[in-house]
Amino acid sequence: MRKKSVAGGTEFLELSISSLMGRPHLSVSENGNAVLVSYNSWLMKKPSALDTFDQMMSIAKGKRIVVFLDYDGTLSNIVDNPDEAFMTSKMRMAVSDVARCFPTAIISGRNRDKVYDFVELDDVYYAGSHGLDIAAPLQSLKYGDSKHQTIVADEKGNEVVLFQPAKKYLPAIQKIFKALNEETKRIKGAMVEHNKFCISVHYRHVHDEDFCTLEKLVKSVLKGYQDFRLAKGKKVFEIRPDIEWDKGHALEYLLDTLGLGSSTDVLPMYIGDDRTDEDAFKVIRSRGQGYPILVSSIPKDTMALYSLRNPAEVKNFLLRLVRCMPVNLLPHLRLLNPSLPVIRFSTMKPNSLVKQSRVIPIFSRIFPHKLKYQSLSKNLGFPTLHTEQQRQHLGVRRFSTRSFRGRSSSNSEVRASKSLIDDEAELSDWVNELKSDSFRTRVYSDDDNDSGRGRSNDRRRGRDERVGRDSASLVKRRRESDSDDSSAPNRRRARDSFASFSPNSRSKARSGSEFEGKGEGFMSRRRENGSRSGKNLSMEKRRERGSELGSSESFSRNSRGKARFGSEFNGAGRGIYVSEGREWFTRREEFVNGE
Ligand SMILES: O=P(O)(O)OC[C@H]1O[C@H](O[C@H]2O[C@H](CO)[C@@H](O)[C@H](O)[C@H]2O)[C@H](O)[C@@H](O)[C@@H]1O
Repeated sequence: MRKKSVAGGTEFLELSISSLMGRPHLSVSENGNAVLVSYNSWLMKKPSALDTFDQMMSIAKGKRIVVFLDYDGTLSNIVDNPDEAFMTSKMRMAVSDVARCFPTAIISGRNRDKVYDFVELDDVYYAGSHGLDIAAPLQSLKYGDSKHQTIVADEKGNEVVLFQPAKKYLPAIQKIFKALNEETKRIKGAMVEHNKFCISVHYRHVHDEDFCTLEKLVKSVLKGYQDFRLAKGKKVFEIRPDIEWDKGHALEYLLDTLGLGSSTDVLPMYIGDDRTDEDAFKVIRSRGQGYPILVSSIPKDTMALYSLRNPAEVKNFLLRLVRCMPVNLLPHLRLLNPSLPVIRFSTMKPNSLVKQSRVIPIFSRIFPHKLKYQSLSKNLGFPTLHTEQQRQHLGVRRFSTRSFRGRSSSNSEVRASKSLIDDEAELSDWVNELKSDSFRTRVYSDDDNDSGRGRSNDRRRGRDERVGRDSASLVKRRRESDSDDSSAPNRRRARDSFASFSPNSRSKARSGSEFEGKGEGFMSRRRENGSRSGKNLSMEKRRERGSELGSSESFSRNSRGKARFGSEFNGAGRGIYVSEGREWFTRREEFVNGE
């Protein structure tokens, strides 16, 4: 184990021996010495945002909170199939509530459309491709370079400003995507995901012995594209244009479009789990005000100042945040008092019609969400919801936010997929960051010197050995199993309950026209198929089939999802999820049953 040199300085890497609460973790410090740290002692440095919530909020009083959220690993658990990283309905409700109280943005490495498909909330700002593709209601003057900002109309005809600073790289991105698809074909388990302004090469399912070959292939493709950079996320290589723009810049841009860029009373909060989120943490720290919160179940080196263990804790944190708001701003209370204003954003989901590009003065339009700029309740003199402690102290009766929820709890309950960033997986990630020096070439983030491999071999190999190797026959079997409709009544029930309360369950068939070029992989291919009927199941339907149901349903949803995924993706020659086979399935079932 040795010191790891990374862009921007020396990194302090930590290796988890056990991430169980209170158990020690082996950490490697800058001087190369191994030290044992426990999660508890790490929490002293990066306190839980739940434990310190009251202090955080007392500092936030009088400040205008703006909430920024990462998607994968923050709002949804890390799962095997990137196409199935659904967020739970409870999480959706929490984000929705937060978004009605504070300006809220989701900044993801994914293609922006895809994030919207997962989240399905209209009153949230979306930034995809690690911030290289931002949709906001207003243009920024500070970043007012009109060649990067375009006004488009969303599906409801509202104007949306797209900020896309890497547009000129799109033709090269297409070429890289094609080359990566071609070159990595022979690596079993490799999957290339098109995220519009960046590309992800997933290796979660690649055999350890193939990893170095994959890495070399990726690097060799990139040799021809010196103006692109390579970074690493959770079992994924991330390739994007080498421009000075990241999630931190996206955060600043969004604050600016909100007219809050240089306000001194703004308190940005950013919750994220991955390395690219560190850029946003840094920005918040450099602003000297705000809450950078890392989602991690093991000790990690981070610029964040606070921590949450997993998406479940993120949800609890968001719910507590909502409870701090003045009662009359809480959305469900509109059910009691319909005269209260409905705070609604435009969809932020532009259609393909680019109207024109021009500068809009920031305050020339009505701010639909101006209520959100109110600071925390104490200064406003609104009645507030109290913390448990306050309630006891004041003898206030508990206010249940649940009773007013539109969504019923039982049938619509979403079971989160089992997180793959469990202790074991995280452990192996960090172990391998210590192990490898190979990941160096033009890797810009804090990952540049690790290949992140050699992870829990036994775990994956065991799984892979259990699965069949013949993808084609598995595709066939899976297709056959698609027609197994034993769970139809449950699915219908879930669909009905979902449809009845979801204001945003839009059954539109998106054009995918924002993808320049053609055939960019599984997401765009799915869209090209247009209608969401037949075998091309929509996110919505798959959610209905799986996540909204109980565990066994959720389980069969996964398998079908994989089958479909595999067959769609087979066009690109891989279909990694196909090779996962029923055995994994069974293992999950056992797990679910044993839960
Ligand atoms: O910025 P984020 O929203 O966190 O996106 C980062 C990457 O997330 C996705 O990959 C990760 O999540 C997958 C689903 O849980 C998981 O299978 C994969 O191993 C993770 O790396 C997404 O697929 C990538 O394109 C994003 O770059």
